[in-house]
Amino acid sequence: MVIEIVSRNRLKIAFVSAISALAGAANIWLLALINRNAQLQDAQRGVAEFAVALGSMVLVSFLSQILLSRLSAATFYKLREQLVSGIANLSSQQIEAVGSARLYTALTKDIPAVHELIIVLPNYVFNFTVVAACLVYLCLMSVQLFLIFLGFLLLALGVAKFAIADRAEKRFQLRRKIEDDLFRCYSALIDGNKELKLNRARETGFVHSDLKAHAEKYRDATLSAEFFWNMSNNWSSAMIFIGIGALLFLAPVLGQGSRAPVLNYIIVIFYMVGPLTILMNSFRTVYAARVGLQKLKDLDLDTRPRPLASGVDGAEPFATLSLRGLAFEYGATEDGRDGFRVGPLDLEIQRGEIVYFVGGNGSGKTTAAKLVTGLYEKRAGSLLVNGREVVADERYFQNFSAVFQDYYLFETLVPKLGGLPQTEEVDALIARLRLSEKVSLQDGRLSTTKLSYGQRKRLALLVAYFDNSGIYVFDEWAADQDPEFREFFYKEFLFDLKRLGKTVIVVSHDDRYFHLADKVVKFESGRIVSVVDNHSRELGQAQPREALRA
Ligand SMILES: Nc1ncnc2c1ncn2[C@@H]1O[C@H](COP(=O)(O)OP(=O)(O)OP(=O)(O)O)[C@@H](O)[C@H]1O
Repeated sequence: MVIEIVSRNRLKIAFVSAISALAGAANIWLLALINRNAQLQDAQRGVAEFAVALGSMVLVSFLSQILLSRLSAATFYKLREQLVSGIANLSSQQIEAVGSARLYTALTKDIPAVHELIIVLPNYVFNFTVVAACLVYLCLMSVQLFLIFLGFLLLALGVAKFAIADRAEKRFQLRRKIEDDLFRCYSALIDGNKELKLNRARETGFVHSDLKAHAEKYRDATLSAEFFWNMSNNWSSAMIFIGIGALLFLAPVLGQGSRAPVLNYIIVIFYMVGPLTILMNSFRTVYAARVGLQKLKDLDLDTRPRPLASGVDGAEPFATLSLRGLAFEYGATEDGRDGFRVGPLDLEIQRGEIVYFVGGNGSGKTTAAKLVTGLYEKRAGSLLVNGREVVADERYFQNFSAVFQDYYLFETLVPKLGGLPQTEEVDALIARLRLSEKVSLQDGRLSTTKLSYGQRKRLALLVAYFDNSGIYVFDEWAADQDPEFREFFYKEFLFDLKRLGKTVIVVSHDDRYFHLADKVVKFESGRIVSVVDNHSRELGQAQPREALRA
């Protein structure tokens, strides 16, 4: 992703770098003029040239800064856009496997780290040009002194880089790993605040063990990284000053009797120390970017933009959905046990049917529902719509709307088919859900979502309803509703959808309503153990309805 962005902008980066190099060259021109004029008796002769050099330097520096800020803002925008696109391309199970903490840190840490490098690049070129030009200038002034100084400089940089700074980089890498754990703790601190507040012992344990342990590791890694980093900087500065000292004391021995040229020489070195320090400090940015890049690479995101296709605009309307040996398996657990398996599942669902997925806790109902929607990628078998196999097709998702147990409540109504619903139509459903005093539709947006848990779930039902999809999935929607709303859900709402020709899959434990389903599919240990057709047609290993209530 980053390589691609850098490669696409290589001409711009090269141009900005060239301008930065020009700015660096203008700096040296100015320095050379100062040095030359300092030795002239009639310094006024150089005023015009000095003014031109100064003007050029200010102009070119300003231009390079403007171009740089434009380039940096544009690349940051693009990087974030690509990461967002990559995250959007992840399947639900991939997002669950990676974890939200890791994705948030990619957005808030890794992308800015890589971006920082892009900002620094032209600055790097500028300072590199200044340092290189200073070295050439020093060489022209005195080859002997230059070789002495170069020896010290190479020794300083070599040891700083390979013996010290590389150790700092390892600590920075470790620190970045700890950041992921720390972020998980922050999420627990915020999302689990109620549980923590209500259990002092848990809070104490969490804050003092988990959070503190990671915070301490982070602190130690930072201290250790900074130690090596500072050591590297101080070593380099010390070596440069030792080099200057050596020049001062060795110059007379080498026949450089007069002090003035040596002092001019040292002025140039002093001038070079600033850009050199910036150059060395930018290694830190390079390290951080390298760690960020590796982390982004580990995510292995597909950042290609997804085609914005709609499945409901297809020529053929949805008539049947068939599951043929459909199977799924969660990844192995952390302690090495095999993940839970669902399937192979065989099932036929007709348009307009109300199908219940029932079974004990952990029997695989939700997993099966996610598999049917395509949110979980199948490991084996096939899904057929109207007898034709569904390939990994973005359009397939568009057949579904769902309220899962971990739903997210969006405030907007976005129908997949047809225009926005009439306000009266929305108001009527809001009234049926007994939410009229709480919420209304304003400019296509719900006025609030700050409601009770049960009320929010009723609103989620409303948002899904106006998606106007072909197939609806409700995962234990009624579990925490008042009896009045359970009755409404099972006896009215589902039948309203059915009348509209919608197909509904309901994950349910409410056995009082099982008889209202067209089909009751029972799960045990990830497999379908019975399919009861309530229109007295029994399919597969069907069992009497009473047995389902057991
Ligand atoms: N994100 C996950 N990662 C790994 N394993 C999971 C995950 N979610 C569920 N499982 C495993 O899959 C099994 C089935 O879970 P699922 O949520 O499908 O059950 P369910 O029948 O819907 O249960 P419930 O009635 O309690 O909601 C669980 O027993 C669990 O071991």
